[in-house]
Amino acid sequence: MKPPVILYKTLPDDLLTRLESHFTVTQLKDLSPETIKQNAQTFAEAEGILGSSEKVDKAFLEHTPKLRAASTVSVGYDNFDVEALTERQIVLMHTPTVLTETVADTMMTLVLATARRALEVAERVKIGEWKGSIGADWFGIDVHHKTLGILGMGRIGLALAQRAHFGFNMPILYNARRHHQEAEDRFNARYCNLDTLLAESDFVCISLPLTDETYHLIGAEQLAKMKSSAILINAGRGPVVDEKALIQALVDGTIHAAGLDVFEQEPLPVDSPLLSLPNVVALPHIGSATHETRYNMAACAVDNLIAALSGKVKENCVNPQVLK
Ligand SMILES: NC(=O)c1ccc[n+]([C@@H]2O[C@H](COP(=O)([O-])OP(=O)(O)OC[C@H]3O[C@@H](n4cnc5c(N)ncnc54)[C@H](O)[C@@H]3O)[C@@H](O)[C@H]2O)c1
Ligand SMILES: O=C(O)[C@H](O)CO
Repeated sequence: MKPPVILYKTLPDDLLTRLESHFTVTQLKDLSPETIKQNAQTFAEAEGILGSSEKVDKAFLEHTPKLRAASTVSVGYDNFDVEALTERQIVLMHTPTVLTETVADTMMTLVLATARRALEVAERVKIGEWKGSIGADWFGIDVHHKTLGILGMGRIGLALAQRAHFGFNMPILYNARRHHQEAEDRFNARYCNLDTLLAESDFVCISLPLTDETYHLIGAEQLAKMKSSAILINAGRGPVVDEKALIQALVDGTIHAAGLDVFEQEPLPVDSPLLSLPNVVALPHIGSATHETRYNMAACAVDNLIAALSGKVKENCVNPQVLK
């Protein structure tokens, strides 16, 4: 008999077929308490789950006594209680690498869009305000040769450094828990402490995961250390930045602008003050959202679940200690 698994995300047909060739698949819309209540037996029998953007915590695990593997269609896994999964010997799989370049492209999009005010002035054109030669009140600021600071020099941080160094001749600063030799050798990146990075960067770019350590890493105190001409880019996770403090800093002119792909609450509430600030570019968490990359992430997640439930994991495991 094929192991029963729960799929809580829509997959392209060919990938669903691949999943079904290995498992008995039950497709559900989410992992909410209501869905669990309506499908208690399915959760009680499930040996695997595959999907994204749902909380998998201790309370959830109580409903899945036979669970052996969880496969998330994302690289970030902050919505999983990794400790609880590990305690239960449940393998957690994620999708790094396949999305790295696309997310770095998104970050560069935010750098360019905020600095050149692309969305704001395009909107002015659309509403008929372009009636003659534009004046300084439509100007942006340069990106090339400016200093780009990276918080989170991992896979995505490195791909961003590559773009900034080769594409835009930008000096790169980074703060990390240790020196990153490849970033220093290939992109001339300079390691510095957080305060120096904040003080010297024209763009402070966040590609950090959300952890206890990174929660609200950037608050009022840190924003005050940035140049008033600097721009904050966040494509890591919303709660890495204290959003209230950021709004205040943008209103007060403590910093120049912000380009955000992630927020403390997603979807961003329509009444968020961020949406009425002209110096904010807010994207709906589209870091990896291209047809190609989302397909590759889904394919990776399917392969990950197959590997995890057949004891053949070679890569992409968040808690490899359970494999021993
Ligand atoms: N916006 C999006 O759609 C999107 C897409 C993909 C990933 N992400 C986010 O980006 C994150 C990074 O992805 P990645 O593939 O580059 O992961 P990664 O693990 O390769 O890189 C993360 C880096 O952050 C560093 N780090 C962690 N905690 C730190 C701390 N306290 N201080 C300094 N450095 C610290 C790690 O050492 C690592 O180098 C993901 O965890 C996810 O939250 C967002
Ligand atoms: O972590 C990731 O892969 C992205 O944020 C998509 O959720």
